[in-house]
Amino acid sequence: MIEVRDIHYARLGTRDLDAAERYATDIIGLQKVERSSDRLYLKSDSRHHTLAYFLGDPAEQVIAFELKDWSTLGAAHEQLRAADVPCGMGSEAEAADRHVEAFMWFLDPTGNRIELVARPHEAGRRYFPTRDAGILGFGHVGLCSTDPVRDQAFWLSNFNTLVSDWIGPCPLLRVNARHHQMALFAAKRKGIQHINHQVAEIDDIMRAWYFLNEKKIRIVFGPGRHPTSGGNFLYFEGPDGMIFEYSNSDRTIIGDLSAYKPRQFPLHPTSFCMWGSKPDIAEFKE
Ligand SMILES: CC(C)c1ccc(C(=O)O)c(O)c1O
Ligand SMILES: [Fe+2]
Repeated sequence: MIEVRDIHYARLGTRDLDAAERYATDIIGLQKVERSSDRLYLKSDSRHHTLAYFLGDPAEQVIAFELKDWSTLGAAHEQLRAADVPCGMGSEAEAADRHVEAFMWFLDPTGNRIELVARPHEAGRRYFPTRDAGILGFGHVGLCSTDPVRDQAFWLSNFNTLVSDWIGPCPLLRVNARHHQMALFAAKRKGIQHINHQVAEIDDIMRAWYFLNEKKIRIVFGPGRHPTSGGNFLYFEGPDGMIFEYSNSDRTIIGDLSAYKPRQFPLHPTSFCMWGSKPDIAEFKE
Protein backbone atom coordinates (compact mmCIF):
# COMPACT_ATOMS: atom_id res chain seq x y z
CA MET A 1 0.00 0.00 0.00
CA ILE A 2 1.44 3.37 -1.02
CA GLU A 3 0.82 5.99 1.67
CA VAL A 4 0.44 9.58 0.54
CA ARG A 5 -0.06 12.65 2.72
CA ASP A 6 -1.81 15.18 0.51
CA ILE A 7 -2.22 16.45 -3.00
CA HIS A 8 0.80 18.62 -3.70
CA TYR A 9 0.74 20.37 -7.07
CA ALA A 10 -0.82 20.53 -10.49
CA ARG A 11 1.30 21.11 -13.63
CA LEU A 12 -0.33 22.41 -16.78
CA GLY A 13 1.01 22.87 -20.28
CA THR A 14 0.16 26.12 -22.05
CA ARG A 15 1.12 27.84 -25.29
CA ASP A 16 0.78 31.27 -23.67
CA LEU A 17 2.66 31.67 -20.40
CA ASP A 18 2.03 35.43 -20.27
CA ALA A 19 -1.74 34.92 -20.39
CA ALA A 20 -1.50 32.16 -17.78
CA GLU A 21 0.53 34.47 -15.52
CA ARG A 22 -1.94 37.35 -15.85
CA TYR A 23 -4.90 35.07 -15.14
CA ALA A 24 -3.31 33.17 -12.24
CA THR A 25 -2.18 36.31 -10.44
CA ASP A 26 -4.76 38.99 -11.33
CA ILE A 27 -7.83 36.75 -11.48
CA ILE A 28 -7.31 33.66 -9.29
CA GLY A 29 -5.12 35.50 -6.79
CA LEU A 30 -2.10 33.19 -6.75
CA GLN A 31 1.39 34.52 -6.08
CA LYS A 32 4.05 34.30 -8.77
CA VAL A 33 7.21 32.83 -7.26
CA GLU A 34 9.34 32.17 -10.35
CA ARG A 35 9.06 32.84 -14.06
CA SER A 36 11.37 31.94 -16.94
CA SER A 37 10.85 31.71 -20.70
CA ASP A 38 9.21 28.28 -20.33
CA ARG A 39 8.14 27.97 -16.69
CA LEU A 40 5.78 29.72 -14.27
CA TYR A 41 5.46 28.70 -10.62
CA LEU A 42 2.57 29.91 -8.48
CA LYS A 43 2.03 29.65 -4.79
CA SER A 44 -1.09 29.52 -2.64
CA ASP A 45 0.29 28.50 0.76
CA SER A 46 3.59 27.78 2.53
CA ARG A 47 4.91 25.45 -0.18
CA HIS A 48 7.29 26.50 -2.96
CA HIS A 49 4.43 26.22 -5.43
CA THR A 50 1.14 24.41 -5.84
CA LEU A 51 0.53 25.21 -9.51
CA ALA A 52 3.10 25.26 -12.29
CA TYR A 53 2.66 26.08 -15.96
CA PHE A 54 5.17 24.95 -18.58
CA LEU A 55 5.40 25.95 -22.21
CA GLY A 56 3.86 23.02 -24.05
CA ASP A 57 0.72 21.19 -25.00
CA PRO A 58 -2.31 22.22 -22.86
CA ALA A 59 -3.43 18.57 -22.99
CA GLU A 60 -0.39 17.70 -20.85
CA GLN A 61 -1.71 17.90 -17.29
CA VAL A 62 -0.21 16.35 -14.18
CA ILE A 63 -1.13 16.11 -10.51
CA ALA A 64 1.21 15.15 -7.68
CA PHE A 65 0.78 13.63 -4.26
CA GLU A 66 3.37 13.87 -1.50
CA LEU A 67 4.47 10.55 -0.02
CA LYS A 68 3.87 10.27 3.74
CA ASP A 69 7.38 8.87 4.13
CA TRP A 70 9.97 10.03 1.59
CA SER A 71 11.99 6.84 2.06
CA THR A 72 9.18 4.74 0.50
CA LEU A 73 9.67 6.21 -2.99
CA GLY A 74 11.62 3.18 -4.29
CA ALA A 75 9.09 0.74 -2.82
CA ALA A 76 6.21 2.71 -4.37
CA HIS A 77 7.91 2.48 -7.77
CA GLU A 78 8.52 -1.25 -7.31
CA GLN A 79 4.89 -1.87 -6.28
CA LEU A 80 3.47 -0.10 -9.33
CA ARG A 81 6.01 -1.65 -11.69
CA ALA A 82 5.19 -5.13 -10.36
CA ALA A 83 1.49 -4.40 -10.92
CA ASP A 84 2.26 -3.54 -14.59
CA VAL A 85 1.29 0.10 -14.10
CA PRO A 86 3.15 2.32 -16.61
CA CYS A 87 5.61 4.20 -14.38
CA GLY A 88 9.14 5.54 -14.02
CA MET A 89 11.54 7.38 -11.73
CA GLY A 90 12.09 11.09 -12.30
CA SER A 91 15.60 12.31 -13.13
CA GLU A 92 17.52 14.76 -10.95
CA ALA A 93 16.90 17.54 -13.47
CA GLU A 94 13.17 16.78 -13.55
CA ALA A 95 13.06 16.78 -9.74
CA ALA A 96 14.80 20.16 -9.68
CA ASP A 97 12.20 21.47 -12.14
CA ARG A 98 9.47 20.35 -9.70
CA HIS A 99 11.26 21.73 -6.62
CA VAL A 100 11.25 18.34 -4.91
CA GLU A 101 14.13 16.11 -3.80
CA ALA A 102 12.91 13.10 -5.81
CA PHE A 103 9.81 11.81 -7.54
CA MET A 104 8.29 9.09 -9.66
CA TRP A 105 5.45 9.15 -12.17
CA PHE A 106 2.76 6.70 -13.21
CA LEU A 107 -0.33 6.60 -15.39
CA ASP A 108 -3.68 5.75 -13.81
CA PRO A 109 -5.98 3.42 -15.80
CA THR A 110 -7.58 6.40 -17.59
CA GLY A 111 -4.09 7.56 -18.65
CA ASN A 112 -3.76 10.52 -16.27
CA ARG A 113 -0.17 11.27 -15.33
CA ILE A 114 0.29 11.28 -11.55
CA GLU A 115 3.55 12.07 -9.75
CA LEU A 116 4.58 10.93 -6.27
CA VAL A 117 6.99 13.38 -4.69
CA ALA A 118 9.47 13.02 -1.84
CA ARG A 119 10.60 15.97 0.28
CA PRO A 120 8.95 18.76 -1.71
CA HIS A 121 10.39 22.18 -1.05
CA GLU A 122 8.83 24.60 1.37
CA ALA A 123 9.05 28.33 0.73
CA GLY A 124 10.93 30.41 3.26
CA ARG A 125 8.34 33.12 2.78
CA ARG A 126 4.63 33.01 3.35
CA TYR A 127 2.03 33.33 0.60
CA PHE A 128 1.52 37.01 -0.20
CA PRO A 129 -0.92 37.54 -3.08
CA THR A 130 -1.49 40.78 -4.93
CA ARG A 131 -5.27 40.19 -4.90
CA ASP A 132 -7.18 39.38 -1.73
CA ALA A 133 -9.18 36.37 -2.90
CA GLY A 134 -9.18 34.83 0.59
CA ILE A 135 -7.20 31.79 -0.62
CA LEU A 136 -6.09 29.40 2.14
CA GLY A 137 -4.36 26.93 -0.17
CA PHE A 138 -4.63 24.28 -2.88
CA GLY A 139 -7.62 22.08 -2.05
CA HIS A 140 -8.29 19.31 -4.53
CA VAL A 141 -8.70 18.38 -8.17
CA GLY A 142 -11.51 16.87 -10.17
CA LEU A 143 -9.82 14.20 -12.27
CA CYS A 144 -11.40 12.86 -15.44
CA SER A 145 -12.02 9.15 -15.46
CA THR A 146 -13.20 7.10 -18.43
CA ASP A 147 -14.39 4.45 -15.94
CA PRO A 148 -14.84 5.69 -12.34
CA VAL A 149 -15.56 2.19 -10.96
CA ARG A 150 -12.32 0.81 -12.44
CA ASP A 151 -10.28 3.86 -11.39
CA GLN A 152 -11.70 3.83 -7.86
CA ALA A 153 -10.59 0.18 -7.55
CA PHE A 154 -7.10 1.20 -8.73
CA TRP A 155 -6.81 3.95 -6.10
CA LEU A 156 -8.30 1.89 -3.26
CA SER A 157 -6.10 -1.13 -3.89
CA ASN A 158 -2.79 0.68 -4.39
CA PHE A 159 -3.03 3.74 -2.13
CA ASN A 160 -4.21 4.77 1.34
CA THR A 161 -7.22 6.33 -0.34
CA LEU A 162 -10.68 6.28 1.28
CA VAL A 163 -14.05 7.14 -0.19
CA SER A 164 -15.72 10.11 1.55
CA ASP A 165 -18.87 10.12 -0.61
CA TRP A 166 -20.09 9.07 -4.03
CA ILE A 167 -22.15 11.06 -6.53
CA GLY A 168 -23.52 8.34 -8.78
CA PRO A 169 -20.53 6.07 -9.48
CA CYS A 170 -18.02 8.89 -8.93
CA PRO A 171 -16.07 8.86 -5.67
CA LEU A 172 -14.79 11.85 -3.71
CA LEU A 173 -11.53 10.43 -2.38
CA ARG A 174 -9.44 11.45 0.63
CA VAL A 175 -5.98 10.55 1.83
CA ASN A 176 -6.15 12.60 5.03
CA ALA A 177 -8.80 14.12 7.29
CA ARG A 178 -10.07 16.68 4.78
CA HIS A 179 -13.19 15.61 2.90
CA HIS A 180 -11.47 15.03 -0.46
CA GLN A 181 -8.28 15.71 -2.34
CA MET A 182 -9.49 14.14 -5.58
CA ALA A 183 -12.90 13.70 -7.15
CA LEU A 184 -13.00 11.16 -9.97
CA PHE A 185 -15.35 12.40 -12.57
CA ALA A 186 -16.86 10.44 -15.45
CA ALA A 187 -15.63 11.84 -18.76
CA LYS A 188 -14.76 10.73 -22.25
CA ARG A 189 -11.24 12.09 -21.89
CA LYS A 190 -8.30 12.06 -19.51
CA GLY A 191 -7.06 15.20 -17.77
CA ILE A 192 -7.82 17.55 -14.91
CA GLN A 193 -11.48 18.50 -14.86
CA HIS A 194 -11.08 21.28 -12.27
CA ILE A 195 -8.57 22.71 -9.81
CA ASN A 196 -9.86 23.82 -6.42
CA HIS A 197 -8.46 26.45 -4.08
CA GLN A 198 -9.90 26.71 -0.62
CA VAL A 199 -11.00 30.17 0.52
CA ALA A 200 -11.71 31.34 4.03
CA GLU A 201 -15.42 32.08 4.02
CA ILE A 202 -18.64 32.49 2.06
CA ASP A 203 -17.90 36.22 1.76
CA ASP A 204 -14.88 35.29 -0.40
CA ILE A 205 -17.12 33.24 -2.69
CA MET A 206 -19.59 36.09 -3.15
CA ARG A 207 -16.86 38.73 -3.47
CA ALA A 208 -15.33 36.52 -6.20
CA TRP A 209 -18.68 36.24 -7.95
CA TYR A 210 -18.93 40.04 -8.24
CA PHE A 211 -15.24 40.39 -9.11
CA LEU A 212 -15.26 37.70 -11.82
CA ASN A 213 -18.46 39.05 -13.37
CA GLU A 214 -16.92 42.51 -13.54
CA LYS A 215 -13.82 41.03 -15.23
CA LYS A 216 -16.08 39.17 -17.72
CA ILE A 217 -14.76 35.78 -16.63
CA ARG A 218 -17.13 32.95 -17.57
CA ILE A 219 -18.72 31.51 -14.43
CA VAL A 220 -19.64 27.90 -15.08
CA PHE A 221 -21.28 26.84 -11.80
CA GLY A 222 -22.42 28.64 -8.69
CA PRO A 223 -22.47 30.37 -6.38
CA GLY A 224 -23.77 27.27 -4.66
CA ARG A 225 -23.23 24.80 -1.86
CA HIS A 226 -22.07 21.18 -2.16
CA PRO A 227 -24.11 18.76 0.00
CA THR A 228 -21.10 16.43 0.04
CA SER A 229 -18.31 18.56 1.58
CA GLY A 230 -20.72 21.24 2.78
CA GLY A 231 -18.61 23.88 1.05
CA ASN A 232 -19.91 26.97 -0.69
CA PHE A 233 -18.49 27.04 -4.20
CA LEU A 234 -17.91 28.97 -7.41
CA TYR A 235 -16.45 27.46 -10.62
CA PHE A 236 -15.04 29.63 -13.39
CA GLU A 237 -13.12 29.20 -16.63
CA GLY A 238 -9.41 29.87 -16.98
CA PRO A 239 -6.69 29.63 -19.62
CA ASP A 240 -6.90 26.72 -22.08
CA GLY A 241 -10.42 25.98 -20.87
CA MET A 242 -9.29 24.78 -17.42
CA ILE A 243 -11.99 25.13 -14.77
CA PHE A 244 -10.99 26.63 -11.41
CA GLU A 245 -13.08 26.36 -8.26
CA TYR A 246 -13.09 28.33 -5.04
CA SER A 247 -14.77 26.63 -2.11
CA ASN A 248 -14.78 26.90 1.63
CA SER A 249 -15.40 23.28 2.56
CA ASP A 250 -14.29 22.77 6.14
CA ARG A 251 -15.70 19.23 6.52
CA THR A 252 -13.09 16.94 8.06
CA ILE A 253 -13.32 13.30 8.94
CA ILE A 254 -11.31 12.78 12.07
CA GLY A 255 -10.79 10.13 14.74
CA ASP A 256 -10.91 6.57 13.45
CA LEU A 257 -10.87 7.43 9.74
CA SER A 258 -11.90 3.94 8.69
CA ALA A 259 -15.06 4.15 10.87
CA TYR A 260 -16.60 6.83 8.62
CA LYS A 261 -19.38 5.59 6.37
CA PRO A 262 -19.27 7.07 2.85
CA ARG A 263 -22.60 8.43 1.69
CA GLN A 264 -24.14 7.63 -1.68
CA PHE A 265 -25.67 10.64 -3.45
CA PRO A 266 -27.67 10.02 -6.64
CA LEU A 267 -26.50 11.42 -9.98
CA HIS A 268 -28.93 14.34 -9.79
CA PRO A 269 -28.46 18.15 -9.79
CA THR A 270 -29.35 18.32 -6.06
CA SER A 271 -26.26 16.20 -5.31
CA PHE A 272 -24.00 18.86 -6.82
CA CYS A 273 -25.69 21.92 -5.36
CA MET A 274 -28.15 22.13 -2.48
CA TRP A 275 -29.17 25.67 -3.46
CA GLY A 276 -30.34 24.92 -7.02
CA SER A 277 -27.44 26.31 -9.07
CA LYS A 278 -27.09 24.52 -12.43
CA PRO A 279 -23.66 23.72 -13.92
CA ASP A 280 -22.61 24.84 -17.39
CA ILE A 281 -19.86 22.18 -17.42
CA ALA A 282 -20.00 19.34 -19.96
CA GLU A 283 -18.83 16.59 -17.57
CA PHE A 284 -21.37 17.53 -14.89
CA LYS A 285 -24.27 17.32 -17.33
CA GLU A 286 -23.63 13.86 -18.76
C1 LIG B 1 -19.11 18.21 -9.02
C2 LIG B 1 -17.77 18.01 -8.47
C3 LIG B 1 -17.03 16.80 -8.87
C4 LIG B 1 -17.74 18.21 -6.98
C5 LIG B 1 -18.65 17.61 -6.13
C6 LIG B 1 -18.57 17.85 -4.76
C7 LIG B 1 -17.58 18.67 -4.24
C8 LIG B 1 -17.52 18.95 -2.78
O1 LIG B 1 -18.20 18.24 -2.05
O2 LIG B 1 -16.80 19.87 -2.36
C9 LIG B 1 -16.65 19.27 -5.12
O3 LIG B 1 -15.67 20.06 -4.69
C10 LIG B 1 -16.75 19.03 -6.48
O4 LIG B 1 -15.88 19.63 -7.30
FE1 LIG C 1 -14.29 20.52 -6.43
